[in-house]
Amino acid sequence: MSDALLEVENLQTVFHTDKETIHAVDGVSFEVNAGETVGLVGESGSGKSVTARSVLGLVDDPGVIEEGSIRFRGDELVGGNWEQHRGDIAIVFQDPMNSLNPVYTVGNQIKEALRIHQGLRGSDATQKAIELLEDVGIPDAARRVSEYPHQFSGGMRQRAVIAIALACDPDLLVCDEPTTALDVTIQAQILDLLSDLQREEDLGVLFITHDMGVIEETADRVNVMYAGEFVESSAVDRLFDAPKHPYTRGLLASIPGRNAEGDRLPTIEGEVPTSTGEPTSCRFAPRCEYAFGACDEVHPGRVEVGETGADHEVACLLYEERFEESPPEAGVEADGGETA
Ligand SMILES: Nc1ncnc2c1ncn2[C@@H]1O[C@H](COP(=O)(O)OP(=O)(O)OP(=O)(O)O)[C@@H](O)[C@H]1O
Ligand code: NI
Repeated sequence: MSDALLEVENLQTVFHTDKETIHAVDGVSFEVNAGETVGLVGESGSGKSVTARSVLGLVDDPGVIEEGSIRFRGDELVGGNWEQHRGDIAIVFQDPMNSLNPVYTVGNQIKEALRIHQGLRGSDATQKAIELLEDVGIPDAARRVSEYPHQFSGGMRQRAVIAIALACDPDLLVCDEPTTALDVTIQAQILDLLSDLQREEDLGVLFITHDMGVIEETADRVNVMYAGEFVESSAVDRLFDAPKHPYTRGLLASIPGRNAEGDRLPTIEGEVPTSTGEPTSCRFAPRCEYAFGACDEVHPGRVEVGETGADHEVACLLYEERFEESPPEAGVEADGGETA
């Protein structure tokens, strides 16, 4: 047995709609250890949030986890065991206003979580709520504990949401675009706060974002998601130094500051397709400038790349030995390389 906090194996979450079956998450596997931040990055519609909700047992109707395993500290959750680990896994969403109840004070919402998850009540709970607000960097916490969400700024609200998550005393924190709705300065502050808390509490973090720049700052390991699948997974340094999948390279090229001065930021043309049915080709092929004949006929499996033990995997036919195309090193190094 491994000592992973969270082990996800071949997760398949589908939505059965009247028209079709959408494979929003189509066979992903990953682990999160205590004290580790695992990033999940990809464009809108790639399946990041459905992955997050699956981990928490919060997939909405008509969605269902059709296959695979999600284990928390070795306990299987798929099949309905989430209740037993409620509070061990907490989630922070993008929009703090949706996570907060406007009619209760911030303090009461923290105290509710403290009552359910830690059995604290009365003045003990109030005291702990104030401490949590202090921990997440809210000034004058003793006064603000009795304010309502609308009296908080956007950044302060997200801090309050993080305080509520911490009131559950979680081991694993799932962050689904926690800073996307915030301006850049506030975003940096919230990222700092999350990394401090993670260090202090030895939290495992699953961090979801569409922003490669944020991934570079937060993640230890990265999974690049496209149309329900992980197309590339590796340690964050490797992924930025030696990205393999054309999609990863495209995402990296669109980070401001990584290209020659004055260059227009390249974008990947087109959008993420909806995955219906069994894949019979590479789902990225229609947008891929390196696609060749077989990409329309073969669904790529995951292969190890780089030296042995690097734990770097990619799902792209360019890296499968049976196809003798050479990987697009030359063409991509020119614009994907570091600029000092
Ligand atoms: N309630 C639903 N009913 C039907 N399909 C859904 C539902 N929720 C999600 N999906 C499908 O799952 C796909 C992935 O959605 P998801 O929200 O996980 O994307 P995402 O990567 O989080 O995107 P974003 O960056 O926009 O948040 C969607 O494109 C859609 O096809
Ligand atoms: Ni999302």
